[in-house]
Amino acid sequence: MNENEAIKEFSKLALKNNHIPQKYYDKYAVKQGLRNSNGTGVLVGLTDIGSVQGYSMNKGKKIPKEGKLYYRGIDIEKIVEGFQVENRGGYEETAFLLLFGRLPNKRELEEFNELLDQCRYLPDGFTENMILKIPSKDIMNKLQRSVLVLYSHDYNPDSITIDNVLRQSIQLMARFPTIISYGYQAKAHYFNKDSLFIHSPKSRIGTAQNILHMIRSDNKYTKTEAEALDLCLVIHAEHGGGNNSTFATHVVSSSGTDTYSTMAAAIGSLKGPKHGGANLKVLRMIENIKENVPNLKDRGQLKDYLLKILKGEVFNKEGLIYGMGHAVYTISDPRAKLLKKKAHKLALEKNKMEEYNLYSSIESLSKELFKELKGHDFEICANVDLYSGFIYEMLNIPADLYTPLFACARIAGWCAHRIEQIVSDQKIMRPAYMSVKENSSYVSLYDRSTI
Ligand SMILES: CC(=O)SCCNC(=O)CCNC(=O)[C@H](O)C(C)(C)COP(=O)(O)OP(=O)(O)OC[C@H]1O[C@@H](n2cnc3c(N)ncnc32)[C@H](O)[C@@H]1OP(=O)(O)O
Ligand SMILES: O=C([O-])CC(=O)C(=O)O
Repeated sequence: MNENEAIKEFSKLALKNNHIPQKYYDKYAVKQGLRNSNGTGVLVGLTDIGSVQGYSMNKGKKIPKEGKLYYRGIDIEKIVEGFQVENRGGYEETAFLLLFGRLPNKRELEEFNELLDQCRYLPDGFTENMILKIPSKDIMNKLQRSVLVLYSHDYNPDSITIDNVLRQSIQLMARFPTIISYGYQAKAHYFNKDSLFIHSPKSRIGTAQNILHMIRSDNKYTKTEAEALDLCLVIHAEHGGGNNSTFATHVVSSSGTDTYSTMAAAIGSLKGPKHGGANLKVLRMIENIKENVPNLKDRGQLKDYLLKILKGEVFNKEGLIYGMGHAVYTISDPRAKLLKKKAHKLALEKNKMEEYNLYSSIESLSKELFKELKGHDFEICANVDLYSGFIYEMLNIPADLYTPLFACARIAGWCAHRIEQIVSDQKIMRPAYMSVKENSSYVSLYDRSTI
């Protein structure tokens, strides 16, 4: 047998012998997806960092409500309004708030910004040896591997004292934008044959501005573009302890391991298409819809196609409408509302209203379809990933960077949760898996059946 044939054969065996029938999950009341039978999440921790509110409870039943998100007790909508009114960016103060538990005063914010600026550079030789010599087609993969290599450049990688973890956290927060920007340049050059340029990070401009500065050949960006990207970073920075990548951060941190291993695990989780990777899937889904729906303004045609997506007949045949649905939010995701507003503003400026209307129709038609399929009480909403990619597209940011940008923002939340876990809860996470396999005897190699 050649390699392919062998893998095909062994796959059949793997498929056959790894199937646990649903009846066992029901019999032992397993909380699949760590979800209670009423759809709420199983309570596994406490946090002061982020609060995600999507329903209220009445007699054990979920009652849908408009979504709310709080960072350290402050409504995200108020945070956004606060820095927008003052006509400045908000990502750095948001990261400060998440890490340290309160908003910074002017001096503290300046010091924090200076610290980030000092840490944006990569270690000597890192860009050449780690990024350019071994480029990756996937920038999340590049980011993950770079984080693991940074362990080797750290003079004290394993200590989990808070000052050490904080130093590592701030360094990583500052370096993520540099890594993804250079990782993208390497990909564009070695795989797409584009010209190669590496721009050094710049001080006193901010995180969003640095990203635009490093990914554009002419370093140029407008204030509107920087504001839009900064808003995306603020909105993606944190989402409670239960989202998949932050929960991974908690699980891995609880073993006492180092910051680099933990962040690499979180990046791996975020890359998944049901989590942060959904922003890229939304783009692919929109491309597919554009190719297959003759008249995009015809709501009937669009709805029919969305139904086919849900039935798993078209697109990637997985049956998911990406950018829709959420484990907590029901009627609305406050972040999607903020991003939709920003997308509308940009679309008007950039003459992209037809495309904006397509996204908006997908949102409203999906809601209609889910009600028709699952009952009038079923509430589903656009999540943060529906409009984010569209905003990036209008900023001319390449699709390769959509999910890495999410990581650049969410690292603030991950680090805050890691510190909270280390300070407040030192118990190693170790839930139970019940074996449903009957015991059997070891059979000598010579006595085993050959079929
Ligand atoms: C940053 C983020 O992570 S935001 C989420 C990004 N992910 C996506 O956009 C991918 C598409 N969405 C989804 O896959 C889901 O909505 C998730 C993974 C986000 C949440 O899933 P769940 O927690 O299982 O949602 P929930 O329990 O409310 O789902 C109820 C039902 O609706 C289905 N459903 C939910 N969203 C979708 C969707 N977008 N497309 C098709 N079916 C969906 C679920 O499969 C489930 O069906 P079932 O009752 O037959 O099992
Ligand atoms: O909370 C979740 O499950 C997913 C999510 O929206 C996020 O992490 O931003």
